[in-house]
Amino acid sequence: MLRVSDLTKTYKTGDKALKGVNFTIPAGQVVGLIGPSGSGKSTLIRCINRLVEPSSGKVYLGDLDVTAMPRGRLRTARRRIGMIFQEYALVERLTVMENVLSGRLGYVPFWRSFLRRYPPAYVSNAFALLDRVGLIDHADKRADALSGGQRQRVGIARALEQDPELLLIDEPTASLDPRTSRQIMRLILEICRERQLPAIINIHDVLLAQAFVERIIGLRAGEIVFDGPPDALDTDALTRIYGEEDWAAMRKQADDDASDDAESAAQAREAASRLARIA
Ligand SMILES: Nc1ncnc2c1ncn2[C@@H]1O[C@H](COP(=O)(O)OP(=O)(O)OP(=O)(O)O)[C@@H](O)[C@H]1O
Repeated sequence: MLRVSDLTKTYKTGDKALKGVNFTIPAGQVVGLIGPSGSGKSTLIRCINRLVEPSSGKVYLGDLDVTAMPRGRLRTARRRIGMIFQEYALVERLTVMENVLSGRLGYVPFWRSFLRRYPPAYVSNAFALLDRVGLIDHADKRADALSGGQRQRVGIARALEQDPELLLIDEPTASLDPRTSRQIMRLILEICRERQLPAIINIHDVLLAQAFVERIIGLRAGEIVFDGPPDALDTDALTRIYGEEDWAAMRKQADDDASDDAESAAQAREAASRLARIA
């Protein structure tokens, strides 16, 4: 479980990026974090793993007070938090397997990681994860030989290899086509359910978020202005989050996506009709 309490962040420039943010995410729940550019989404995610130091407030991961950890012990806290990135952040010249095993860097002594010697239990776990994300036949391939969707699957397996208690996921589909985006979202949701992992997905695509996640948090100017199920995200809520927005363009995008992918057509059409109802 993740609990964020009265979190604020004011940068040295005076920008108030977070103004007292409160929420709790129970085990297994995936939250879509939406909001316009500059609303504080990245700052929130970075404050949770303390890549950015919060100005005040608390972050609890289970019983662990992440905000109270001395800087020297952050490595221990961070290995409990898996990160998945928009641009995958793989080491291109290493194999898929080596990339997945790098998820264990926080657990092994430096010499082992330098020599890339990992305990057999970590290796068998990595094989099981590659099987789970559908890449078992690609374990020996170099990362730079993979498609975008396959790379993101490696990123997911790497995050899981570190046996996290929380996933922080930053724009996981921004570099992918609509069909692959839906496959990746589906995979993330399934895995979080299976492992009872709480997760936050920073996501620009409102329709994609609505189609998959069970809860959406909307940020505007550093404050939570919406927190609820996707169906409650009506015109009022969207206006509160984004101000006036070009709903027609978003709806057209949803229609295009629906015709693009027969398998996911029903889901995308559902998203389009939901938008039509609120537009
Ligand atoms: N390193 C920094 N120094 C000063 N101000 C910053 C810094 N990083 C972010 N900000 C400011 O904090 C606010 C929130 O930025 P943040 O990047 O968290 O928003 P975001 O919602 O993630 O935006 P985007 O969707 O464009 O990535 C903005 O006003 C931004 O200019």
